Amino acid sequence: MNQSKEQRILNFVLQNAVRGDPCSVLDTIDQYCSQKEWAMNVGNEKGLILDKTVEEANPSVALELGTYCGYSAVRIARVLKAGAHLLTVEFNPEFAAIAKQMIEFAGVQDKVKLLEGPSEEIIPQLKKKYEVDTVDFVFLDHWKDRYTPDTILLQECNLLRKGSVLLADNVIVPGAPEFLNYIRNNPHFQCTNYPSRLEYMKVADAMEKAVFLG
Ligand SMILES: Nc1ncnc2c1ncn2[C@@H]1O[C@H](/C=C/CNC(=O)c2cc([N+](=O)[O-])cc(O)c2O)[C@@H](O)[C@H]1O
Ligand SMILES: [Mg+2]
Repeated sequence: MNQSKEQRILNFVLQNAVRGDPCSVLDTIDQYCSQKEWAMNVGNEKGLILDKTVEEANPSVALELGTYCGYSAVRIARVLKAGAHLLTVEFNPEFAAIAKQMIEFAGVQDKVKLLEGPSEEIIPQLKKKYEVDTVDFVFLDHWKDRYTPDTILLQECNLLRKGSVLLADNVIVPGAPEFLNYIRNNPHFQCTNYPSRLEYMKVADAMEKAVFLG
């Protein structure tokens, strides 16, 4: 059976990036996806917004919804302080397997826990099964129609605390209009929009930051 695009991306990293060097892994994925095959990694331009938002939030516990190939998991893990960790959720077993290898090759496996399964099932398990109290930072980058239900679920499960930071990718392309409407009209969140461009394209996109006010 011929390889998947995600397998080709991983192979290109294994053959061209420097093992244990997260920046080299990110640059190699960006090189492949801008020159050979487009893929839905957050990319280097929106990646800088992600970096700054994570650094500002300075989380002890970070959560990512939608691991895909692990690009943003590596990106987030490489800027986490000592002792901090990222929980990343992915329900496609093939993508989870790719991401696991990507995270290990980058050398950030000690900071990342990959949880395989649907976010709607995993989020309610975070407190009891994964010993999470609250999450300090959440990166939403999974199916766009899941952003709102999962944000509501995080609140229902008491996983947000005053100051928890949500960052949502793709609020222009593919778009998350119903999430923007929900979060911008919700008095419990303080929102900021960060215009950027779609990964590897000259198309406008944006990220939305929402700080939980308690
Ligand atoms: N409920 C759930 N629980 C766990 N994992 C889940 C999940 N829903 C989706 N996923 C996973 O999250 C990723 C989906 C991303 C959708 N992004 C996108 O569709 C996307 C599209 C474009 N685009 O078309 O230009 C650009 C982008 O940056 C994008 O993120 C996939 O790896 C998928 O398996
Ligand atoms: Mg995205």
